[in-house]
Amino acid sequence: MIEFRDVGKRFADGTVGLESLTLTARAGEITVLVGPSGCGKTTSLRTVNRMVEITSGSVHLDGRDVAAADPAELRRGIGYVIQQAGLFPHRRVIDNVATVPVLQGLSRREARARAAEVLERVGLEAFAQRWPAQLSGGQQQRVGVARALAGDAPVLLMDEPFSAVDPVVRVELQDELLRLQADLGKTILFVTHDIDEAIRLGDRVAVMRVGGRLAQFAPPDELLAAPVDDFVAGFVGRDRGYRRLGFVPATALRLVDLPTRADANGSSGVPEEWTVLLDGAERPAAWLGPDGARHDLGSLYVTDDHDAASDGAGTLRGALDAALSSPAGRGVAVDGQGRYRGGVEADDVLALLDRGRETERSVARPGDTRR
Ligand SMILES: Nc1ncnc2c1ncn2[C@@H]1O[C@H](COP(=O)(O)OP(=O)(O)OP(=O)(O)O)[C@@H](O)[C@H]1O
Repeated sequence: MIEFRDVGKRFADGTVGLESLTLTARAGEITVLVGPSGCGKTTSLRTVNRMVEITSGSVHLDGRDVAAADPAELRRGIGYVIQQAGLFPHRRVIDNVATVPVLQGLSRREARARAAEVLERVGLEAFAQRWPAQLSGGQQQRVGVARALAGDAPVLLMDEPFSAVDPVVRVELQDELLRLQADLGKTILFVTHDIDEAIRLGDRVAVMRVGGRLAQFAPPDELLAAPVDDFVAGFVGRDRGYRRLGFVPATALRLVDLPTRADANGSSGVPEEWTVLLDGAERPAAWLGPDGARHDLGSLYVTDDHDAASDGAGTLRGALDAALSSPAGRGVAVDGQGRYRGGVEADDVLALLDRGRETERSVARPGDTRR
């Protein structure tokens, strides 16, 4: 757990980097700091490993004031990933990754074994013997993340680690981080200026404003549903209502029965209604339209894929997207193994949303002006 208690930082030239920042990054969670350029994100991050010394307040790591720790020892317990990966150009990938365990006291041999393990985990074992210059930007970033993970540090500071790569690779890196984090459960403090990245990765998101002040600290769902003021509302963006659907589980959504047919018999007659063709394992293969032609299924709504919440599966967003992207006007629902479960209708999703709004209104406390 990382606690900022009333932390202030005034630089030598008088610039205020942080003004009484108070927030707690919980153990085992990803806490994201997001905000416009110059709002103090990097400064906050660096107070944790004392690359920046604060001028008021205190920072605590698992209850210990970092000011009382030896900086070198403190940093050995904290992984640090920066934008340009920060790899040593004259060391092969495997030795780059082995650096941290060596610093932590493992023999070179043990450290290399550990590095090989981590490279395998992030799918980079084939690159172990390459030099950093022989990797793409995205691969270098992955090595940077692997290097941070190779240490046993339970705490990871990540400063815009994915901002130098193209949007497609960036989403891949985000997925990879979420997958690794599901296994590792580290305490991660992550800095970005990209609100979409913040919402995708953060268990909790701190929106900061220039002057090093905290505007709002909340789980992504709450940030989208109830921004505290115009600054936060503007920052989280215009389509926040739609994006929030990605955080609402579709547990109460009713599935409808759709006409189905074995794919093997697909060509035996033109159906009256849109019909789902199923393969031998009960998995949807295509729509058969009333025109007698096969059509693409559109995106599928996965009913019980709990790991995929960030992709909207199992959420109202996943359900609505399936309904809207289907040529049949109704979406196809499958289980985690891809087997046919039923159909989803956009109207049902919208009705659920209406019901949700009514419940929220009835539980909103008098005087609570945020909703
Ligand atoms: N060493 C320094 N001396 C003086 N001012 C500094 C120093 N380091 C940072 N600052 C100032 O402190 C403020 C916060 O900087 P910081 O780098 O934390 O912002 P940031 O939110 O990470 O910005 P960005 O998204 O642009 O990286 C800025 O106004 C910056 O100019």
